[in-house]
Amino acid sequence: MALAEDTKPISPRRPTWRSRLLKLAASPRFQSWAARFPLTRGLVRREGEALFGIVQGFVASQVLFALVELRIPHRILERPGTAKELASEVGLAVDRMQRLLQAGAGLGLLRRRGDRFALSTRGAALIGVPGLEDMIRHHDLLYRDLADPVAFLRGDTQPELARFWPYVFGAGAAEDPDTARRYSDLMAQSQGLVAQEVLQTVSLQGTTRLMDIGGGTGAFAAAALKATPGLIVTLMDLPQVIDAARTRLAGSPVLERLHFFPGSFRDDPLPSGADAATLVRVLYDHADDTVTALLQKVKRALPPGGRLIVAEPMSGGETPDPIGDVYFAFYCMAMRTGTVRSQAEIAALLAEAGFVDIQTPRPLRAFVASVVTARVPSA
Ligand SMILES: CC(C)=CCC/C(C)=C/CC/C(C)=C/C=C/C(C)=C/C=C/C=C(C)/C=C/C=C(C)/C=C/C=C(C)/C=C/CC(C)(C)O
Ligand SMILES: C[S@@+](CC[C@H](N)C(=O)[O-])C[C@H]1O[C@@H](n2cnc3c(N)ncnc32)[C@H](O)[C@@H]1O
Repeated sequence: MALAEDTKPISPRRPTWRSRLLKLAASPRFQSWAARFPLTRGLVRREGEALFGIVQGFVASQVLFALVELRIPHRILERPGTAKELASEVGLAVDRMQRLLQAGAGLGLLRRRGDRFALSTRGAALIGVPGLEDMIRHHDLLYRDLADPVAFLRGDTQPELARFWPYVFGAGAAEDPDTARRYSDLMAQSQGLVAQEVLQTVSLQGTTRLMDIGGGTGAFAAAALKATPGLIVTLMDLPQVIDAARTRLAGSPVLERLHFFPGSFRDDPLPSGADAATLVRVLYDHADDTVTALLQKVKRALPPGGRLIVAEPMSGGETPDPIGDVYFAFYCMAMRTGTVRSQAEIAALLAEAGFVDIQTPRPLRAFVASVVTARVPSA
């Protein structure tokens, strides 16, 4: 009886140099020899440390969580502290605080000088990244969702993260103003860094009117207006988010050149009259069919030659990387509707929607955002 295609025994392949090498690396006897042999022991140590880094990833991020939650970096920013001093400030046993501080130093976030702990430059940088501490704090949801990663991958769990960002399920889901405010605060704080990244990667010189679709509470719009004299921006987002944007930007000088356009890009027309559009951290929240419909709509709303800029954290594609393909890929999976795409995948969706002159500039800081730009064909 013929075997079905997927139950056929795998025919033994001729070993290649690569497969021989992998078998050696997987052999405990070879490992123990290579750890002693002078020409290979450095490599064995580096590989072991790299592997250990992955093994302990969760523990390291829980240490980071505790440091942030107890505001240790803020407490020692100006004056190094001892375990005893910090323990009494936050109500922890001294020996536990000592362990936490020692762990923070082990991670390179703190520096130990005798029995005092100071911030390292990296620890100080953590305080300065807008929204990062709140991002770290909301990871409790993500880690709960990933507690059983196999069940999660099988789709047998009900991830909680999706409820934190309710807007992705459609305009109706974000009607509760408290919920809308919660996510828009975190989104707005983290948008500053993304705005910087986009404006460093692409120039808006020559653009007269920009629509920022799904622009949140307007941090990117404000940064674009500051960087580009004469530019006018229309900020489009769900009505509740636009209300939050009006509140957040009240009194700002950029208001003179900023228009608000409440609506849903799924159901309502896009603003007219823009010669460029931005989609900053919007596409990765949505499935391909929503993205395709949105891109087609953007193309119809722009004039011939009009430009579209897409910016968000992306997959490394053919060169997988830990930021796009581990953190953001699993984050988006926990969100349920979204997916991280590579520059090439976004370029393909843009081409399918009829955009041309698609550019994929090399990202400056891929952990903040990568960019893809495209144009509507000239008439
Ligand atoms: C020698 C001495 C003492 C001093 C000289 C040293 C000196 C001056 C060094 C420079 C130090 C410096 C300025 C460092 C700067 C470091 C920076 C800017 C680091 C930035 C790090 C940014 C990070 C880690 C960003 C993380 C972002 C995250 C985790 C974002 C998550 C976003 C999510 C989950 C969004 C979700 C949205 C949704 C729902 C998917 O749509
Ligand atoms: C991840 S946030 C990005 C916000 C902002 N561009 C940023 O980078 O911080 C996605 C934004 O898309 C908006 N959005 C989601 N669905 C939408 C829809 N149907 N119409 C308009 N905006 C929508 C959300 O309200 C949210 O502000």
